[in-house]
Amino acid sequence: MTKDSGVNAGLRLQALEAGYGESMILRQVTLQVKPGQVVCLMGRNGVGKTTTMKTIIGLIKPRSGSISYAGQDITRFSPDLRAKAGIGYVPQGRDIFPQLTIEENLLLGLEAAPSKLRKAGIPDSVFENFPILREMLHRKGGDLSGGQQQQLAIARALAAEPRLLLLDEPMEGIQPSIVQDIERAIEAIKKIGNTSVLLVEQSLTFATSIADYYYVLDKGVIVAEGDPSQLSEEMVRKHLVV
Ligand SMILES: Nc1ncnc2c1ncn2[C@@H]1O[C@H](COP(=O)(O)OP(=O)(O)OP(=O)(O)O)[C@@H](O)[C@H]1O
Repeated sequence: MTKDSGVNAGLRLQALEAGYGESMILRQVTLQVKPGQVVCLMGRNGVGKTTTMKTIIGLIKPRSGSISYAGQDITRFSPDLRAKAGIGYVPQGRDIFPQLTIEENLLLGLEAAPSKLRKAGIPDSVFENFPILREMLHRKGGDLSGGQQQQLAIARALAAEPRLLLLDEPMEGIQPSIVQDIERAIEAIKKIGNTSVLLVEQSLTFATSIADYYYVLDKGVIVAEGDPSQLSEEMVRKHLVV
């Protein structure tokens, strides 16, 4: 084992620069998610949080900088290869297939997994986290409430048993009772410890209750990072409160 292998076993973005066409959005973004950690990426609307997620999963090609995951440089990997390497992604909004059943949605999620896992079928842990999905297995995704669709979107990513889960604002626009279900699911994932989570989240309460580490992004630059319990009021006023 090399000296660095422990440090680099999780996800590491190093001086990442990315954007759309001529406009540069992310500037020298360096961040790390260590194995088993829940890391929260915070910041106001439009500062580049979703752009960061899309660059990690490979939907946006960085102009410079690098992304390493599980000890490999994945900067040039296709999104498909990143998924196969164990990175799951739940985009902002409830991006499920409304015409397919819950089971079919979950089976599609499983397609991202390596073949050994695919053969084993949808893991029980998915239903342990979201029991409602077992009850509604043969209903169409479109029949679910907004919050249940978000649960399905997370469950679909979990079906492939990712080692790193990227969650982009999973609580946005969701009723409080389901927010609790989703919080519980993230807590359960953290407790099991096999999957680390990078979470885009605006709720400070949630970030401070569950995250091991936070980063604050402002205009594409990481302006603060640390232990969430140490987030100062000044930091919150300056970079987080609208
Ligand atoms: N497809 C695109 N083409 C051009 N510009 C884009 C595109 N998507 C996002 N942007 C711009 O990039 C910047 C960062 O957007 P991004 O969605 O990453 O922000 P965010 O922090 O996730 O905000 P929000 O919480 O509103 O989703 C914004 O100025 C946005 O207008």
